[in-house]
Amino acid sequence: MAGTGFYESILDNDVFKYYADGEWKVSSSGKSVGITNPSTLKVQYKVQACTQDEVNKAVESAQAAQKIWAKTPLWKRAEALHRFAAILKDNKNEIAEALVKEIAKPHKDALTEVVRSGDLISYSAEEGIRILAEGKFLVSDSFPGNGRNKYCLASKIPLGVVLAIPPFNYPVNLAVSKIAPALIAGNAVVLKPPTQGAVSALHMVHCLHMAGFPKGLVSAITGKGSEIGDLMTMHPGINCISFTGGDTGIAISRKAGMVPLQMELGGKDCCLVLEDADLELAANNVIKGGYSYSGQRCTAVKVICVMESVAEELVSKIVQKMTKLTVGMPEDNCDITPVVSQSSANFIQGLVEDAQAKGAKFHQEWKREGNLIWPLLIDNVTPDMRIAWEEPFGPVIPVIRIKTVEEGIHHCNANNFALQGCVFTKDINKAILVSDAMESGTIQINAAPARGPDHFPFQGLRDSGIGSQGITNSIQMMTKTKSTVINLPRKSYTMG
Ligand SMILES: NC(=O)C1=CN([C@@H]2O[C@H](COP(=O)(O)OP(=O)(O)OC[C@H]3O[C@@H](n4cnc5c(N)ncnc54)[C@H](OP(=O)(O)O)[C@@H]3O)[C@@H](O)[C@H]2O)C=CC1
Ligand SMILES: O=C(O)[C@H](O)COP(=O)(O)O
Repeated sequence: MAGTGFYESILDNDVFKYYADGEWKVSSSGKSVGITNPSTLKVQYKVQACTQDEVNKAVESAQAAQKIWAKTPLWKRAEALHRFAAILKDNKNEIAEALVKEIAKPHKDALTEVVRSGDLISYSAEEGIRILAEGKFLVSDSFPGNGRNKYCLASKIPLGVVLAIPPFNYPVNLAVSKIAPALIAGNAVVLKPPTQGAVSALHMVHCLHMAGFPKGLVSAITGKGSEIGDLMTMHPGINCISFTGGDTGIAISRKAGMVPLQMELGGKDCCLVLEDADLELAANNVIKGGYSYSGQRCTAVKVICVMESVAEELVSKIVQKMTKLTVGMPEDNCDITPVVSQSSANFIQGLVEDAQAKGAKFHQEWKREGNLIWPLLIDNVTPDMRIAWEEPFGPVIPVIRIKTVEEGIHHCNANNFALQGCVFTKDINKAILVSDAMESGTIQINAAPARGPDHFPFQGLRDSGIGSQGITNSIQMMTKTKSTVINLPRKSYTMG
């Protein structure tokens, strides 16, 4: 049960506490935020609605703790992260249960998210040792007009306080994907968990707490993003913002000050199927890549552009495989579970009705019960339909039949989103040429889009993001360079 046993200290009656100064606390606001279970539509959990003063105090504590943490030997920082990872994996069941109840993630996928997060934390510790143990040594005479009388030592130093804002669909994994790189790089972290997913995130933070990090180094401030978000993203004590979510990120990037931004936003991942594709492979990847977690992944297949000569065969394979998808509750490990909120379900329904009104072909009947939407493949989609361009974040996939490969590439590149895409073809030369022409952050060849494995560079172009994630790139962007120049009294050359 969430908030029991190992986790009992994080719950105060029926409201989960927030975490600051190394302690679990009750907000002075006396208010809480309810978290609705997407499956039951009833309030499942409550978290603290923190105040402006509590935000300010968390940032101040982070600034103080970061000074100590930056002087902590790198190997000790890595050791603390390995302890965090082990505790997280050892106590994954309650976190998985919280994921099931607050974001309707199928139980098996919820467990996977927690284990994957432990692995991400450990890899961040190891990668941080590799990256941050090295600096750069430059000599002056490599630049015209200079003799060898200056040595420059360049090293990576922490930014200070990183504000981590993860989204509802991976409230643990996309939190630690920010926290672990920030910590190994010597930063402090203020975490603003997504409201829908906050309890899972707080359980994860308790594992971090039990790993014995300095008090105040990490805090978890709960409350609606719409109420305390601006206060946090515009706070003068924040030195970096790492955000994953929707176009809220675009608004944040316009408000944030002179701080490095790492943004991973929406996607309209295009699946381009060429005439020589392995259609069985393509169909299997559409099923796994398009409908898992009910399509609520930024890397989900969001539109299929298939050459019309093979479209009938591909569509019939996908339709047939869709009949195997189980629809129901996350507790029963169904493939398709309720989407995260009524507003999300209404948005998806709006896109479907627009397509229907404009003449799209439906291979399944539209069916919705509460937030539960049965999977749809919508065919003969045309550019005038909203679903050709917008991100449903649900179990509905549009099919556009194309006459030329260029038509598919154009559709991919004409979208404001540019996160990932994929191309299915047996010709490796064609795959590379098409991949190069698709202007997205990542193109998968002969597989569905995916962020993992978590050490791969992961980035969105255009409206899909700023900067690059993946463990190595996250560590890099959460540091800055410091140069130390040694000026010798005269030129000196190392003799052979
Ligand atoms: N790229 C990705 O992986 C994801 C993309 N999305 C896209 O975003 C859409 C909406 O999903 P959702 O999770 O609601 O995404 P949001 O962008 O609304 O929320 C993402 C995070 O930002 C927080 N937030 C909200 N408003 C502010 C603010 N003003 N300042 C600072 N933080 C804020 C949210 O907190 P709170 O929950 O309290 O509002 C949450 O933690 C999806 O339909 C999908 O299109 C969603 C999830 C993941
Ligand atoms: O933002 C998301 O939805 C995730 O980055 C997707 O991660 P995944 O490809 O590993 O599911």
